[in-house]
Amino acid sequence: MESVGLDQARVYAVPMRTRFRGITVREGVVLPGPVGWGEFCPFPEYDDRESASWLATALEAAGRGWPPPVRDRVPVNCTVPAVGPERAAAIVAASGCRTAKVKVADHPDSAAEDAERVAATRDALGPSGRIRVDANGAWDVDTAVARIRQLDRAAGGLEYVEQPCRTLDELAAVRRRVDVRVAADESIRRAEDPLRVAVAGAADVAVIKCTPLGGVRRALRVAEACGLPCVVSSALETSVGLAAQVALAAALPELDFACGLGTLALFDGDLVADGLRPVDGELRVPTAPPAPDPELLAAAEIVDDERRAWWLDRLRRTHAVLTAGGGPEL
Ligand SMILES: O=C(O)CCC(=O)c1ccccc1C(=O)O
Ligand SMILES: [Mg+2]
Repeated sequence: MESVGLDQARVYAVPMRTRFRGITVREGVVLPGPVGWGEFCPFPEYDDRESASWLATALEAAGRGWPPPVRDRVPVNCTVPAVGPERAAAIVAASGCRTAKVKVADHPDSAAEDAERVAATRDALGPSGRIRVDANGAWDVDTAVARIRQLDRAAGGLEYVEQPCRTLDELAAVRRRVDVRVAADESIRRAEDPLRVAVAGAADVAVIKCTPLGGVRRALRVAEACGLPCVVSSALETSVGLAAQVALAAALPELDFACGLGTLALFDGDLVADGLRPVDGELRVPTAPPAPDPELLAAAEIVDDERRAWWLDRLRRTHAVLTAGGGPEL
């Protein structure tokens, strides 16, 4: 791992097509190692300690590689940001996916807009498609119960609701009161110790992301510890980092749901020439980890000295946290 060249790190910025989770431009760092390239892209507000596991993921990709796949294709969902119904329908139709994940609860008065977005998604998908919604922990229990029932009707049936409330206790309470399955996302990836979250009583589905969890191997252990069916979902990586997530989805012993790995469609650009875009709702598992295309990387590279320095300093500090053992238990 130490042979991974932090000094060869390249800082990139890729614009998003639509604002997503407050992000309009996705930034991060890619770095080469003896095995391939890794991507370090913790969200800007995350501290060095939380970022340490994101760096571990990049170092695994660059210095060690991933466990072997058990499948060569991964079904994915398209992701519908908090957009109007026409945009939502267009995104679904263009994706070729049979499952759509719709962002809801973007702001406190979103109920009517959410229902319209979900209904438009159903129209575009047809009756056999699956719809899941993600509230990113925005609701209290009573609000969640009311909104889930309303959205379940608007969707003509929801596959599951992802992180309706913030805490595990709240998820458990919601789960007792609605018929829709509950999935845990932030409750796992932002837990103090993701290997020891008692998620089984609080959720029906576990959303697992190797990028914030410290790599494919650690995410596989978290998946096993959860004891629930898993969905692998992106943290908005370029194809360099997305490849690790696909490797995780490909290595999971069981995969019963479409994964949230169609997120390149949210980007206006990429670092890899033949990026990880789904065809007919499926991603092909790459046989070798993708390397950035020199021209695309050069075009995406951040030239602003201050911003570059901010990322490189963050990388150095986070590496210090990781090597000092002050980060998560890996
Ligand atoms: O799961 C998907 O379809 C896309 C990924 C996604 O929604 C996401 C991407 C970045 C940060 C958080 C989330 C989330 O699931 O909440
Ligand atoms: Mg989520």
